[in-house]
Amino acid sequence: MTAAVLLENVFKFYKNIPVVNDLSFAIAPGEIFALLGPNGAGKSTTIRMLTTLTKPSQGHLEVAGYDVVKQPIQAKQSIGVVLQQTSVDGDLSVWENMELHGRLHHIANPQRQRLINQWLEYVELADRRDDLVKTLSGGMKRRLQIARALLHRPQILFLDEPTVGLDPQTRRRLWEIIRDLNKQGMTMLLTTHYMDEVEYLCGAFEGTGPGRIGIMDSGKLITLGTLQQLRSAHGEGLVMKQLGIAEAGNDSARRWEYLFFPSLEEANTYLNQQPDKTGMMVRSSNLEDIFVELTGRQLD
Ligand SMILES: Nc1ncnc2c1ncn2[C@@H]1O[C@H](COP(=O)(O)OP(=O)(O)OP(=O)(O)O)[C@@H](O)[C@H]1O
Repeated sequence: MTAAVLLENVFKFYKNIPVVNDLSFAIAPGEIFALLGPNGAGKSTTIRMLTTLTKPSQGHLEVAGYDVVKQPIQAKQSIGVVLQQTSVDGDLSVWENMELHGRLHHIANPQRQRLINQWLEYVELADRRDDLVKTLSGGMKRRLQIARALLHRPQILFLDEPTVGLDPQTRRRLWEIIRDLNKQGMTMLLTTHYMDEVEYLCGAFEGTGPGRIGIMDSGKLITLGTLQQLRSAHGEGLVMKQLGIAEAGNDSARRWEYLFFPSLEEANTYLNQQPDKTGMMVRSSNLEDIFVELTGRQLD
């Protein structure tokens, strides 16, 4: 089966510095995949290369079986893109933004009108169709970006930090849209530095299996798997031990020593065996713990 997204030994250099450093992974059709990492990890650059916005310095990238460097037109027709910066035109109406995108993709009428209506209904913006985009809220603009990205019926949707700057209710609404599109069979690649976003979107839902998570740091993919696979590999139980100033030194971010155990029960047993439990706590491990363990740093 052809991978929906494929990267093989991809590098991107800026001034000889590798901001994407030997990245390889594949996403199956219909899969939801999250790239998680701190600011500057190289997530946006990866999306920009996959969506033909910037060229790789080295390596091979495919979307829907098309080489993004050699077949950029076919690649672009297969993908929808929702970028961090709101790229919708504020001085045009909601409908005009959709219309413009439809024309750029050569979607003829009456199909164009039908699809615009369909996707505006889907993202609940049909009643705002004549309003100028600059009068919409941040969440509405993001929903419009999604509707627009779906207009030419892409097989794969790329979302770069889709919920940055949005309130909790709006974030949840967007998560539901993303999950629903994936349930309909669309392949999704999103980047984020929010753990809760990954835990929600890559969780197992009725009708879809769990998504996979790739953790990136300094341009490299440092681990890859479902949430359960990552927790099993690193340990599901965690004992946190507070370090004294002498042990932590000047590194205020590293005030805790992390001890991973295969299960929460084993972590509890270990804690109970300690004669002095001062400054120690036990809990289930999460993605951020795994990130800290692998990199020695917090996500943000
Ligand atoms: N056009 C550019 N010229 C020079 N350096 C760049 C350029 N674009 C990105 N970089 C650098 O590449 C590195 C990775 O940036 P990138 O935006 O891909 O990271 P990110 O993981 O998406 O982070 P964020 O969540 O902050 O967007 C950063 O150090 C950034 O400064």
